[in-house]
Amino acid sequence: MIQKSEEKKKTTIASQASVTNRETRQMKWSLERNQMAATSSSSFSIGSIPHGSKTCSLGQSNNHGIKFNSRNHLNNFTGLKAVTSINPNSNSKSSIFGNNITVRPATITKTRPNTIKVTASFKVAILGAAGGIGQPLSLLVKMSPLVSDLHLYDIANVKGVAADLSHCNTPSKVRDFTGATELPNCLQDIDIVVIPAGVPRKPGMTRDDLFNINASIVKTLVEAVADNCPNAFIHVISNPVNSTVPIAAEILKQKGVYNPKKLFGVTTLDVVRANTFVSQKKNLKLIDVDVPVIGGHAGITILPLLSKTKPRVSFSDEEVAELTGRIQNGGTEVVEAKAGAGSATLSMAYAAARFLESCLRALDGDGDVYECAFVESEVTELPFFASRVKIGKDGVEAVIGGDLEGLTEFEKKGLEALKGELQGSIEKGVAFANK
Ligand SMILES: NC(=O)c1ccc[n+]([C@@H]2O[C@H](COP(=O)([O-])OP(=O)(O)OC[C@H]3O[C@@H](n4cnc5c(N)ncnc54)[C@H](O)[C@@H]3O)[C@@H](O)[C@H]2O)c1
Ligand SMILES: O=C(O)C[C@H](O)C(=O)O
Repeated sequence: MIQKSEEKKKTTIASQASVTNRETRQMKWSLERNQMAATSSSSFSIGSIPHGSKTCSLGQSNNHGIKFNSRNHLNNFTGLKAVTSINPNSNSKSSIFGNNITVRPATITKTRPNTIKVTASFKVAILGAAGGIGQPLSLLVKMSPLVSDLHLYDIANVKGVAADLSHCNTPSKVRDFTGATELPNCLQDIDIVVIPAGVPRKPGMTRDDLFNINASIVKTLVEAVADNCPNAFIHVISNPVNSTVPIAAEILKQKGVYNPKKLFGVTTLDVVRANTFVSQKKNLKLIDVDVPVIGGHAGITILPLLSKTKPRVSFSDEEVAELTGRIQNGGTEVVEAKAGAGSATLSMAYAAARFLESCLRALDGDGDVYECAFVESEVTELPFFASRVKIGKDGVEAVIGGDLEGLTEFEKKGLEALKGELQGSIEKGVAFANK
C-alpha cells in the first residue's frame, strides 16, 4: 500500500515541469529513502492504540514510519526533502520515513510557487537534554512538525547538543540554556516540559536507590516550572517515577499551581516493552499489539494486563508469568547489559517521544488520544496510579478505570501485591517535598 502510494507520489512529483535536475535527484533520493523505510521492518512509528475507540492514534494503524500525526491536516512537511519537491496543491502526504507526517494547515504558508514553509506552533522544553535520554529525545522532538520551539536545558554540555541539532532542516527553532540562571528563560511560554534530568541506575541498584539525588533535582526543576510556565503539561521521566511524580505534585501545590490533569509520570516504556515482548512471544504483527500496563514504574508495581491485550490472544499460565516478569524487569535487563554505563536511553527516548507526540496531538485538537501514564487517580485507593488515560487539550480528560475490571486471578493478585510498595513510594515522595 505504502509502496504504491509512494510510486504514485513519485509519478506526480516527477511530472512537475518546473523541477530542475538537481531537485529531481534530491527528490529521488528522498523517495527512495522513503520507499526503503516503508518496506523495512526496522522502520518504526511512535504511537498507541486507543482501546475502545474507532481510530488508531499514530503509528499503529500503519507502522512504517514515524508519524507525527495531527488529525486536522493534510499538508506536507519538508523534513528531509528538498523544499522544491513539495507541491503545495497536492493532497498527498509525505514524511521523513515514508508516510504521513501531517501538519496544521494554519501553520503553513506558501513562500513561492511550489514551496511551502512550515511553522509549527508548540513549544517544548527538555530539562536534562544533554543526557543519555535527553539527546536522542531531543532529536526525535526536533523531527516533529508540531513543534515550533525546542528549548534544551542542562547543567552542562547542552550548548553543543543544541548547535548540532539546530542544523537539521526541520521547523523547530532550537535554543540552549545552561544552569539555574538560564532556567527561567528556558521555560517561558512552554507548552510541554519533559524532565529526564537525574542519575540513572547501575547494576545492583533499585530505582528507589536514586531517590536521594533525583528527588532534589526534580523538586528544583518543578519549582522553576511552577514559577515560569505553570500551565504547561509536565512529563516526569526521572526515577523513581513512583516518588518523583508525587514530589512534583506537592511542589506545585505549595506554589498554588497544581493541576493534576497536567502532571504525568512517563510509563510509556513499559507499554512499549510489553508490546514488543508479546508480539515476539506470540508471533504477532507488532503494529497490531497493544498491552495496557498499570500500577507504577518499578519492579512489581509494573503490572501488564496481558488479558487485555489487543488483539485478543490467549496465554498459558507459564507465558503470563514469563512475560510479566520480563516486562517488570525490562529496565534491569538493560541496566545489566550496559554493565555500569547507565540504563535505558534509546528505547526511553523513543517512548518519551511517543508520549510527547500524543500530548502534542491532544493539544492540537485530536479528540482520540489515549496513553498509559502515572497520574493522580481514583481508580484504586492509591492517590497516584498508572493506567490508560484519555488526553485532551487541557490534559487528562478521563482516567480509564474499566481496564481494572474483569482481571484474571493472576492480575488481581499482582494488583493487590503492588499496592503496598506503591503506596510507600508515593508517601516517601510526599514526605520529602513537605519536609
Ligand atoms: N521513566 C522511565 O521509564 C525511565 C526510563 C529510563 C530512564 N529513566 C530515568 O531517567 C533519568 C535520566 O537517565 P539518563 O540515562 O538520561 O541519565 P544521564 O545521566 O545520561 O543524563 C541525565 C542528564 O541530567 C542532567 N542533570 C543532572 N542534574 C540536573 C539538573 N539539576 N538540571 C538539569 N539537568 C540535570 C545531567 O547533566 C545529564 O545530562 C534517570 O533518573 C533514569 O533512571 C526513566
Ligand atoms: O530501569 C531503569 O533504571 C530505567 C528505567 O526506569 C527503565 O525502565 O528502563
